[in-house]
Amino acid sequence: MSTVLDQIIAGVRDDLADRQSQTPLDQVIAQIETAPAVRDPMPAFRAPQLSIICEVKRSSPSKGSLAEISDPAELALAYAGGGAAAISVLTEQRRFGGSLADLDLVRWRVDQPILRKDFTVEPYQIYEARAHGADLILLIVAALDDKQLSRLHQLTTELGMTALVEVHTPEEARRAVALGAELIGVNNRNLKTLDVDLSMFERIAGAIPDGVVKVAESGIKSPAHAARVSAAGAHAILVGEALVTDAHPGAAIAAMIAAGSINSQE
Ligand SMILES: O=C(O)c1ccccc1NCC(=O)[C@H](O)[C@H](O)COP(=O)(O)O
Repeated sequence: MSTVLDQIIAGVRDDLADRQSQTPLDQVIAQIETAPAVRDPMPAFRAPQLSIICEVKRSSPSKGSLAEISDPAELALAYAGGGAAAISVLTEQRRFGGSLADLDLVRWRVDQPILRKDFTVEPYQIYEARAHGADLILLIVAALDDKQLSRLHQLTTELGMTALVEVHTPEEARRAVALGAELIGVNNRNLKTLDVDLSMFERIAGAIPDGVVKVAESGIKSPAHAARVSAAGAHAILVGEALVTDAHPGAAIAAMIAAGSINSQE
């Protein structure tokens, strides 16, 4: 039986085929020449305080419509004002309501490193991300075999970008570490059931060695949640729903950073 992740990826592949037929790979590669320089997110993620990657997310398979977000750049500027270390822009269209146009709008107005948040299955998407000014891309270990993972990770590095390598189990964490990933995200959302459980990060973080930057992803809704995953070893958190549904996202970000940084200030 196909999982939600399988269904999302089937749609991603269809949309990808459309874009590839409209813009051949050599044209995308040529566009990289004029793209903004790559920003390195790692120094901010390695700073003593908890970092936040703030997500532009209109809708999701688990919750449906979350927020209209008529101007993604305005939202991203509010995130930056609150202290976001990086901005995540969902570019998947069918289930998340995102697009590469959102990425362009955010890139033009915001200086923070940008994560192109999509379901990466082909090198074309990584070239495309760089051509649109992204600094990070997402590689979901559950969606890729080791050969694909290695090829996509290597290409990301060759283009000067950073891969956020996402895991859901200790075995996937082992594969991400074997790949040499510097930035590993533990997604608290089970991509088969869509259930969210913050103890996922607590259980898997110990399988990721010191020196790797650990990101707790999904289901973080409050300063108390930020403090909880920080205490379990998170250097950064990835937050979407709680921010797009908050009337004052900048204040919400500042409160999460403060709560998650208490240990680092001692
Ligand atoms: O958000 C979903 O429902 C979802 C379903 C299936 C695959 C991925 C999904 N989300 C992608 C993400 O990783 C989240 O958008 C991100 O971690 C932020 O999560 P949240 O703060 O819970 O919005």
